[in-house]
Amino acid sequence: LATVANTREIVFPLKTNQHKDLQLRNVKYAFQELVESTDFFVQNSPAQFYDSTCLVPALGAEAAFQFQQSTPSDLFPHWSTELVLKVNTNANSDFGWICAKVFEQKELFEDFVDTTNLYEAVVDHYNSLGPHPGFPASSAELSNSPKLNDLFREQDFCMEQLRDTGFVVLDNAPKTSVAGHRLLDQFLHHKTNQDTNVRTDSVHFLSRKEAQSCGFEEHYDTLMGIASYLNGNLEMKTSPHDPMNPATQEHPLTIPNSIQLAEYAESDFYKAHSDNSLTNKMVSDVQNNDRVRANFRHYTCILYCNDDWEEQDGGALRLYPHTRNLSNANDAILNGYDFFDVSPKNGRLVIFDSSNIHSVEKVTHTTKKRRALTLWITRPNNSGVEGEQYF
Ligand SMILES: O=C(O)CCC(=O)C(=O)O
Ligand SMILES: [Fe+2]
Repeated sequence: LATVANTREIVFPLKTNQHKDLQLRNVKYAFQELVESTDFFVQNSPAQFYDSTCLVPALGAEAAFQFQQSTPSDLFPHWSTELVLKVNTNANSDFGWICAKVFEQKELFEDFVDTTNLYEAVVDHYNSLGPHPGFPASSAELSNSPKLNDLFREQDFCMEQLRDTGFVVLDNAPKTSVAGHRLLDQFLHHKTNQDTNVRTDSVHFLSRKEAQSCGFEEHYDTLMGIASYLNGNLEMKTSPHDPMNPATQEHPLTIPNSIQLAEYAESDFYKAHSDNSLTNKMVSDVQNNDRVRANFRHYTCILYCNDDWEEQDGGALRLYPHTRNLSNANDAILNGYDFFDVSPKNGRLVIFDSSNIHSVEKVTHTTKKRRALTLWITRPNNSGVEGEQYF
């Protein structure tokens, strides 16, 4: 990796005093798996023994894992004791996004390196994003779109639903056009890299520029504006839906810089899962044996884009309310938890607590494509709920 002015790095101290060759091999395998787990990273040369390099096409960046000589210590008197992630980018925020992506796969590395520095970089990154500023009423971006106030026009009902049950379904979000979908086709070439027993859809992370080029800016902005709307409207201190702490000034909701576009064709599905599951790690210093959650996701917002979608076409979102504390998503099915199905109709927007279990039922129609835009609203500080921590 050529070192330029914009190289940023994260140092991972090694955890064990293993033989250097073994450490290198571990890192090489972990790096390989990291790159293969997502289209975000693309390997640009065969991994070298001492240096694993990849490209980040979405950000025009380059990232490398290298071993680096550090100050000799008693434990490691002779050779390097640090693994370093080096990133060449033009923007600080891009560095943060790359760290966040590596962090999603931290279990590949954490047996042999300490990931604390990475964690801190990811927290700083999310905390620096801030919520979407919202749209001024006269904004050109909104000239053609329902304002968020219109979307949430039954405001009391919506906010109550979200607090009490952890989800709300709105049917007056912007609809998409056939011409727009034809333009979106160009982005849908890649199946997800996840196990095909888990999900089989095609996805692309859409930037605002790409959305705009297909006439989807109104849909994009509507999703992006929800965080600011919720920040302004969920400020009550207590809620009957206890674990879903409302947004507060100390713990505002923030948003990522892209939206997931997903397509499910005939027979595609996504089996029951949570977007922010419980990990096996116990929360420290609490009495109630609570566990740590996997990531920062707080609300999942999905805008469905499908004209003439009928219930018999399959592809329903199956949502299990009150399942945020289940460790195993299959338990929602095996133990007969209540669920309801949401048909993915054009202009329908669903917001739900990201911790709740849900699935996409198999698409049964032979030619229709089920498309959706998904935004995960995040809360980078700990959630503010006692006994629940992120990471
Ligand atoms: O498209 C949907 O209805 C849900 C998709 C989903 O669960 C996900 O992408 O995590
Ligand atoms: Fe999901």
